Amino acid sequence: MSEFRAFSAPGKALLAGGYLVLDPKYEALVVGLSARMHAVAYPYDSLQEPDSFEVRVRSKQFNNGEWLYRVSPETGFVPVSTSGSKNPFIEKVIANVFNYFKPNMEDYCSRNLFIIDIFSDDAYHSQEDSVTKVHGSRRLSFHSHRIEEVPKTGLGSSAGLVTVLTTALASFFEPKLTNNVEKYRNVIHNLSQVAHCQAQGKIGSGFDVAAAAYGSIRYRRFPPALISNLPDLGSAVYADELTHLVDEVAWNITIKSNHLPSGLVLWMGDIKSGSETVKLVQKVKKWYDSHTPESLEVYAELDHANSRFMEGLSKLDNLYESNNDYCAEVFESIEKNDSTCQKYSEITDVRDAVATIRRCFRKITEEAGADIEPPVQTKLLDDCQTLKGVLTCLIPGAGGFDAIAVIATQSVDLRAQTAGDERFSSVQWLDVSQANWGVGKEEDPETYLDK
Ligand SMILES: Nc1ncnc2c1ncn2[C@@H]1O[C@H](COP(=O)(O)OP(=O)(O)OP(=O)(O)O)[C@@H](O)[C@H]1O
Ligand SMILES: C[C@@](O)(CCOP(=O)(O)O)CC(=O)O
Repeated sequence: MSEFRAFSAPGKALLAGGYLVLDPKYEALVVGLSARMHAVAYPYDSLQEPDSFEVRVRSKQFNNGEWLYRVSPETGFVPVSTSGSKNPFIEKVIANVFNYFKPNMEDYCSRNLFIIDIFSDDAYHSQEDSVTKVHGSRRLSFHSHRIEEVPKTGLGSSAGLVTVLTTALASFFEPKLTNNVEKYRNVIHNLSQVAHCQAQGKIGSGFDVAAAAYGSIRYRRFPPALISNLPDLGSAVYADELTHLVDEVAWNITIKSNHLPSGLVLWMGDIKSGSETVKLVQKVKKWYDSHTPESLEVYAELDHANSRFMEGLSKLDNLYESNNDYCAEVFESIEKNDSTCQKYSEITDVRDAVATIRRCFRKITEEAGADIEPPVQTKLLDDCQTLKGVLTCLIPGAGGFDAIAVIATQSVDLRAQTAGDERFSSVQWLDVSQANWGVGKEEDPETYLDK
């Protein structure tokens, strides 16, 4: 592939299944977000030295946002940084894409320099200390700090980066990929899961990479051993083992396309406070292991409530598609968010399920000492629940202090409704909503190019 091409991958919000999704027994609901990570691949260029490849990844929105890596067949495509700065996510993508495609130098001797630009939409990061500039024909935020120093909003920038960079890098080796990402989606997903786990140094559930690859889905994880059993990068058998895992092994993963009800919108509130997902996961696991069989019962109750939540959303989606008089009554009731809501099981079923989920998470918060739904978030969610147009609200993902998710009717404007209301002073509503499609080609790559 020799012309400019661009791809993007969505962010994520885990709405049901936090913690349980680490166990393949349980299904989760993760929604793709309109905030996307973008990658622009330039035509091949040539290095002076013909015995290796150089991959230059530039993230111009951030200070020192450029990473140069050299790889060669002789060294098992182990990336060597030639720019001084390292980015583990970029490094592992390079390592795995090259080990999967195993290019030989003769085929690429005059086209062994690959240049890729990365862009991230505003919602992924705090906009403090940034300026908005027109780049190409896009308005982007440019930060005065390094990417690692810019506060993030937890929308899955690393999963989106890994997935979209895997796609862009693979497009240098597979010419047909650019115009048919769908055909290579599973390969992109599998390579991205491997790279993301290796870069993070841990094997999470992978829901975030699955959402970046496939969009809004119901998700059940793959067995961690698939990735932990891979040999060390650089070993003589790594490339073959990786290719076997990506192309031939059954991952036993569940990825079912899903979406929020058409008549409803997802609002993400950023609370400008951090959460330590790794520490939360450790505390919950310790609690789970030390409180059996009660903890198993709590998980069973959570799983049942998660299923009722997902089913309730599907029922509302079907109702909205019916577009009949009863549908209008139900959605008007959500708009009013008054006592009439009690009349409609389509509303009460969802709210009861979320109430159970929240109650179970508060129980774990208390018993495990893990701030999944700490009291300050309980108060905020209870206040959100009273707002006009709100169907339900919850703490996404691992929970903590940094975010809330609200599902509301299309016409509601939570910014206007909460402006000046002290109860919501800690909330910054992100300019993001649900977007159901996964990684894909962008139709207008020239819009990313600074003239
Ligand atoms: N635009 C970018 N350019 C280069 N690297 C990026 C970019 N965005 C994210 N990254 C990499 O991803 C890292 C952040 O990933 P991390 O897993 O900590 O948070 P996240 O994926 O944004 O959110 P969360 O995992 O909490 O949902 C950054 O430190 C950087 O290494
Ligand atoms: C706690 C966990 O189940 C979800 C974490 O979600 P988030 O990173 O807070 O969006 C961890 C995982 O699934 O890898």
